[in-house]
Amino acid sequence: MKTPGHQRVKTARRRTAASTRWLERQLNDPYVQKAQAEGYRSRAAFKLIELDERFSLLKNARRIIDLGIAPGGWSQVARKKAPQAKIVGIDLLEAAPIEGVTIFQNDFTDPEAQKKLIEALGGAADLVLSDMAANTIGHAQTDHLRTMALVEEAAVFASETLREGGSFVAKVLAGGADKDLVALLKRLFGQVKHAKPPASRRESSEWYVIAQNFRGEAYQG
Ligand SMILES: C[S@@+](CC[C@H](N)C(=O)[O-])C[C@H]1O[C@@H](n2cnc3c(N)ncnc32)[C@H](O)[C@@H]1O
Repeated sequence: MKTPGHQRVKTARRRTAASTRWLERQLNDPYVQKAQAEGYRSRAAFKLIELDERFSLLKNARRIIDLGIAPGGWSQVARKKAPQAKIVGIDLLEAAPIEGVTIFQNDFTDPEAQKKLIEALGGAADLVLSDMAANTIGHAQTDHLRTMALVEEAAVFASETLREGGSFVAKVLAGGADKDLVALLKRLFGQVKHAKPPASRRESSEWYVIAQNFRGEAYQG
């Protein structure tokens, strides 16, 4: 059922049914409207705001890494809530500059790119964020496995980068391999919780893992 004020989008000759549906969803999504009103580049910003309200991630962070930074919503939130922090981010895609944030356009899985992130941060991280998802091909199990491989690499990187007591937050796609990730994180962190922030679309299989109180020992395989 359509709610009052719901905007319909007519199909146009050069638009596919899927892109018409996407446009209609964007136009009627309160988080998209809120992001525009508050100057955030993505509706994803509200996921971090909600996670931060629940898990108090940003307040005392001095060094933050943002994996999958583009278009930049999460780093905008981090700048606002932790103005004192040094923030370094990376994405395959270009992200427009954000004042006070160092941005690399590289593949995170490239070891050279990981070295650049660590050098630019200039010390152990308090918080490693990952909102990365691999490009989807439409086959749910393959998409799940590819994203989970990326998240596992982010978790290992976090264990090499965080200070003892630090935190790691990552987007996860539900499916068999998320159990392995949680088991890995429990070895590395004192607390591992999961959350589906209200801004995360109900129909999406994504959820977020929040690993806190890093034990201080890098993953050894
Ligand atoms: C959902 S978006 C991030 C949105 C962001 N948190 C925000 O608030 O604006 C996920 C990003 O992960 C990036 N990504 C996926 N694989 C990556 C990789 N191997 N290296 C770097 N970035 C990657 C994508 O290019 C995409 O921009």
